[in-house]
Order: sequence, then structure tokens, then C-alpha cells
Amino acid sequence: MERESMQHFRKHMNHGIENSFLDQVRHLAREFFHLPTGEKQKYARPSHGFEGYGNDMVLFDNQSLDWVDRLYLLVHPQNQQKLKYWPENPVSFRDMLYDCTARLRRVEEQLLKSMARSLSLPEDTFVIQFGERPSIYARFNYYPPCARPDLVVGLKPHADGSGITILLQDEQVEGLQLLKDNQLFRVPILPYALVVNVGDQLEIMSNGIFRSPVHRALTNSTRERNTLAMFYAPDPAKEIGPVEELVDKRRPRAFKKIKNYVQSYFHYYQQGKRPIDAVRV
Ligand SMILES: O=C(O)CCC(=O)C(=O)O
Ligand SMILES: [Fe+2]
Repeated sequence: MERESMQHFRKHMNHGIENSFLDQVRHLAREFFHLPTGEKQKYARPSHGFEGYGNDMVLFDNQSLDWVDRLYLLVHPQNQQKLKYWPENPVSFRDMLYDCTARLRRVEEQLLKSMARSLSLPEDTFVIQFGERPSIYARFNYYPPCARPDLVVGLKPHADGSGITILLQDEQVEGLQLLKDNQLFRVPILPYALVVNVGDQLEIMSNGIFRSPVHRALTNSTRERNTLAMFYAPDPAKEIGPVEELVDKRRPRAFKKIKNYVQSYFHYYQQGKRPIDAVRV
């Protein structure tokens, strides 16, 4: 019954999204990051929020900094979108993001259904826990070339706070690595493949059967790298926890019931700690 998320990195499934659409997403993201700084600053992250363009929040003096510029936006529920942070330049950026959200959401829901079926559970088991108003965040990552890639990481080791994440990798520059059995493995580039990553909240719901792997992104000395992560997470107002059918004598309850996991996530993350450790039984 033990299944590792590694299998999902390897599994080839047809996601049904045309290559030309994925090309357009990458093209518009690059165009945005290549705008003059002043233009990008119009969408700058405020000092006490995380949405917008710039770097991640610095919460601690000893926090290590990442070699990445990012544009982080809540894309669902629609009435919570903060459009002032959504680029109007390039002109089709917003439309692309609406479209991208809808398409990747369908893929994420299909995956959650197949994963439930693979455990002989009713297919809606996980989807129901995400609620009617799941949170979906888009994070565009831009890693500029870095003269000393041996000294600086693009994104420090972390596991995602989502339920499930879809990552559109750069089609040319590799950089993602994940930890399994204390060893780092590179995630190879398959140009039009989507990388699927299990996040902490799905590890919790599956009572530890699906694992949320620690991963990091490297920098490259001569080439920039662009990726898009789409994080699909339960409605923060809804309580989630291990599915009852997955708790038994052989596999006792591993996690507490929790609400709004993402809120506490950043506090632990920026200290280099694993937020999931705080919710173990
Ligand atoms: O850029 C990558 O390859 C990884 C991005 C990532 O892990 C994230 O945004 O959470
Ligand atoms: Fe990640």
C-alpha cells in the first residue's frame, strides 16, 4: 500500500493541454520578467503581504535568501483575486492566467480522483476535502543566471504547503531536485510534461500514504530559468485531516485535524523547518 510520490513524477499521463498553450504561458512569463524593473515594480509585493512581484518575505534575520524573482498570485476563488498585482503588460498575461488556472485545475482534480481510486476509495474522497472554494495560487519563478551557483540556491529545500502542485518546468534549463531516502535526485526535463508534486496537505489527508517530498531549485551560471508552479489547496476555512478509511491499527492516525495550514506554513518554512512536523500526532 505504500506509494511514494516519486511514482507520480514518473507516471506519464496525457494532461490534454495543447503544447502551443504551454508555449504561450512560458513566453508571456518570460516577457513579464524581462520588462524594465520600473514596469514590474507596479505589481510589487507590499512589505506585509505575499502576493505580487518581487522576492519572498523576510521573516527572520538569519533566513537564507533565494536567488529568485517571483510573481505570486491568488487565482481562485475569483472574488479574492487582487487584480492590482496582475500584470497588464504583456497585454494577454491576465487572459492567459485565467485560462491556465481553469485548465490546470481540471488536471489537478482528475489526479486527485485517480489517486483516491488507487487507494480503493470513492473518487471524490480528496476533492471533497478541498471544499467548494479551494485556494489556487500561481507562482511564476524567474531564476536569473548566478555567477556562483555553487554558493547560492534558487529556492531552498522545502516541501509544498499545497494539497497538490503542478509545475511547468523550463523547457531547456534543468534545476529541480528532490530528496528521497536522503539522496537528491534531479528531475529531468520533458518539454511538454507537467511535473506533479504531492504537497503536505495531501500527505495529511492520505494519513501519510502519499508523501510530500522535500525539493529545491538550483541556479545556473549562464542561463536563466523560468518555471510556473500552480498550487491547489483546500479552502482554508475547512477542517481537513486523515481520511477515516485510511486510519487503522496497522496505520494509526499520523496527523491532527487542521484548518488554514498555509497560514502557519511560511513561519516554519522561512526558518528552514518542516511545517508538517508541527501537525503530527
Ligand atoms: O522552479 C522549480 O523547479 C521549483 C519551484 C518550486 O518548488 C515552488 O515554486 O514551490
Ligand atoms: Fe516547491
